[in-house]
Amino acid sequence: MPFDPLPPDTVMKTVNLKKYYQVGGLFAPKRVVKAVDGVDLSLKDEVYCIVGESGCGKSTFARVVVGLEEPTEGDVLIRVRDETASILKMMGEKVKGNTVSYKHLSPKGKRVVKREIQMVWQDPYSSVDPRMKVWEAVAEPLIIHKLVKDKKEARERAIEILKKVKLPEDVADRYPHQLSGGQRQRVVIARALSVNPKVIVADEPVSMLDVSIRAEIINLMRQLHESEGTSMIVITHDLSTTPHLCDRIGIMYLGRVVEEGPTREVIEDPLHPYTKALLAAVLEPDPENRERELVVPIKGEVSRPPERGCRFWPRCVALDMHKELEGLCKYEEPGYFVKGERKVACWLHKG
Ligand SMILES: Nc1ncnc2c1ncn2[C@@H]1O[C@H](COP(=O)(O)OP(=O)(O)OP(=O)(O)O)[C@@H](O)[C@H]1O
Repeated sequence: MPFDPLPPDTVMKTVNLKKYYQVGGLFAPKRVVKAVDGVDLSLKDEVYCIVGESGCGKSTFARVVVGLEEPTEGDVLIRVRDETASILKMMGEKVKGNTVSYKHLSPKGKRVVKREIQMVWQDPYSSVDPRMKVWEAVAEPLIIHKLVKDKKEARERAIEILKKVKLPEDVADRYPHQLSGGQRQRVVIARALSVNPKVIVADEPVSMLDVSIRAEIINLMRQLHESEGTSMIVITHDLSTTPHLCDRIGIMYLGRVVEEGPTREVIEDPLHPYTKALLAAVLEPDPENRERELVVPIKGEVSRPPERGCRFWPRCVALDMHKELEGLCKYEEPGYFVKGERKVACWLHKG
């Protein structure tokens, strides 16, 4: 299938992205886990958060988007910088107005595109080689992508980038074990930033850090988005981190984005019963609003999606109050109902 260039305001797009795993075997029945099940996400010049419970497919989505795993179906389109586009064209790769498609790239082409989409992992302790000095860890991607001519330039560039993530110069010659968790995560972010990528995908970037330093890292990521013009996809299970960080959020449930919209609108006026349940689970700091916590419960735990219908119906309390929708919810998967910048996959909003 051919691909169209991305619209001017779009940096990256996933098209009906799916990742299925075959599990079971010798002692357990074989079955298919639909970890990512048809995600269409358009990333603009923004920070976009993907929020969902453990097991909903967030990390799998991240791995496929950065090219670490092949999708089962669908595609990832990304707008690359002029420089990368020229290199790819010289290599004979298909580039349309700076847009490339994973499906149409050779393995060599994919390696070049990796420069444009970098990953920040959850665990700052295992993300940096303990034998490398900090500056070497930050400079390594520059060397891999041949963006510096010698060691001296690599070190100078690494020190510049360490400044951007607000680490003092003397950190450059230390080893990762000599740094705190927060400092290490800054090093991981610096490493991702070093090659000036179009997109950074961060998988739970603060969940392993002390609560006291999470806000610092979140603020840093927000500042870097603004100063460096790098779009970000941030994956989190914690809705409370999103208002300070993200322009838009997508709520993921069992492999699918069930609601999407500007952060404030989704948080102040959630449409999907699952979003309401996630919000209810966040401790409300204002005592005046505390009762909101109890308003929307949820049934059971994340499990497999039902054979048919909306994937959320077995846990949906809204369905108990809208029995008239049972014929739809239990038998037909809802498409997206779009209202302005918001979209929701729930029959309650069919209009
Ligand atoms: N390599 C794999 N083989 C088989 N199943 C997998 C594999 N990777 C992920 N899964 C399954 O896919 C589903 C989604 O997993 P994933 O790790 O993407 O979820 P998640 O939302 O990131 O959860 P967490 O926050 O706990 O990491 C889970 O049911 C998981 O068991």
